[in-house]
Amino acid sequence: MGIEVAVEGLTKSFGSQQIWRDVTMTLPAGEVSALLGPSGTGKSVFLKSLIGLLRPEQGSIVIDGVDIMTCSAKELYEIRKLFGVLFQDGALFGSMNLYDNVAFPLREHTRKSESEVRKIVMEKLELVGLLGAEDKLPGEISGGMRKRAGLARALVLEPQIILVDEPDSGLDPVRTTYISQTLIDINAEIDATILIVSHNINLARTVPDNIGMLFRRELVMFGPREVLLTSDEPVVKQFLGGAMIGPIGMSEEKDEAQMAHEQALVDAGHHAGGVDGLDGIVPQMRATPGMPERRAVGRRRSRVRQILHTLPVQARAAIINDLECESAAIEFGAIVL
Ligand SMILES: Nc1ncnc2c1ncn2[C@@H]1O[C@H](COP(=O)(O)OP(=O)(O)OP(=O)(O)O)[C@@H](O)[C@H]1O
Repeated sequence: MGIEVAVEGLTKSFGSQQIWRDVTMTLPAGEVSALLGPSGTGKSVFLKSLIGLLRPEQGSIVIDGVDIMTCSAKELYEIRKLFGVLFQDGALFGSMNLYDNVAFPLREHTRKSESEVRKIVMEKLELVGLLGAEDKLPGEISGGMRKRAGLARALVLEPQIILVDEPDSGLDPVRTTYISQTLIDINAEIDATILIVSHNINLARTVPDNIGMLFRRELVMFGPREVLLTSDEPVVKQFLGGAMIGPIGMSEEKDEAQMAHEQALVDAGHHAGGVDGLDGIVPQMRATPGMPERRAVGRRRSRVRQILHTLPVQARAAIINDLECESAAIEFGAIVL
C-alpha cells in the first residue's frame, strides 16, 4: 500500500516573494488527492518540495517516518526511491523511443536483466494504453501519448507515492478523461498514494478522494472531496464555476473596488463567463471493469466516518448521502466489497 505524506507548517519563499505559508495537510496512504489553485499559486513548487527538489524554509514533510526537511542526503536519496513523478511535459528523452524511455529508470537504478526489463516495460505500456507504440520517438506522438508514456516511466520502479503535475495540460476534454481513468486504474492496481496538481474542473470533480486548494499564499482547505465540492467559500465557488466574478482575477488577486465594479457590470446584465448549474457533487470515477477494486475506497470510508463530526454541515450531508446510496447498492448486490 502507498505511504502517507504528512506536511506541517510548510512555508516557501523565493527571495522576498513568499509563495505559500504554513501549509499543513496529510495525503492519506493509498488515496488519490488533488491540489487545485489558480495559476501561479505555487502548486508545482509544492510538488517539487515534496520530493526535496526545492527546500522550503520552514515546516516538516514526514514520509515513512523521515522528515525530509532535516534528513541526511543519503536518507533523502532512499526516500526519493518511493516516488514516481510525472512532470507537466512528460520529460521524455527526445532521442530515445518510448520503450527505451520507459526502460531508462530500470536500466539506471536496478540490475534487472533485459528480459525482466522488457516484461515490466510492456506491462506499464499496456497499463497506459501504449502497447504497439514502443518504437515511436516522443516527437512522433501526440501530447496525450507523451503524457501517458511519462506516466508509464513514472511507474516502472513500483512507486508508493505518485506525483502528477497537470496531467491534463494541453489535452482535449476526452483525452483528459482517458488520463483521469488511467490514474484511477493505476491506484486500483498498485494502491499507491497519488497527488495530482491540476486546474481542470472535471478532473477535480470526478477523480480525487481528497481535494485541497491554494490561494493567496495559503492552503484554503484540504479534506475529503465533499468538503471542497460543497463549499460556500467564494474563491472555491468561483474556481469550480470558472466565472470572472469573485476573488480570482487575471493576476490572481483582486481588490474590493475591482470586485464591486465587476459585480455592478453583472448586475447590469453582463455575462461573467464560466458554466452555471455545476453545483454539487458528481459521482467519483471507478476503476475500469476488470481491474481490481480500489482498496482506497473502503479505507477512506472508515477514515471519513471517524472525522465526519469535524466536517462542515453540507459536506457531512453529502457524505452521509453517499454512504446511504452505497449501502443500498450493496444490499441490491450492485457493489461487491
Ligand atoms: N526556481 C524558482 N525560482 C524563483 N521563483 C520561482 C521558481 N519556481 C517557481 N517560482 C515562482 O513561484 C511561483 C509559483 O510557481 P508555480 O509554477 O509553482 O505555480 P503553479 O501554481 O504551479 O502555476 P501553474 O498552474 O500556472 O502551473 C511563480 O511566481 C513562479 O515564478
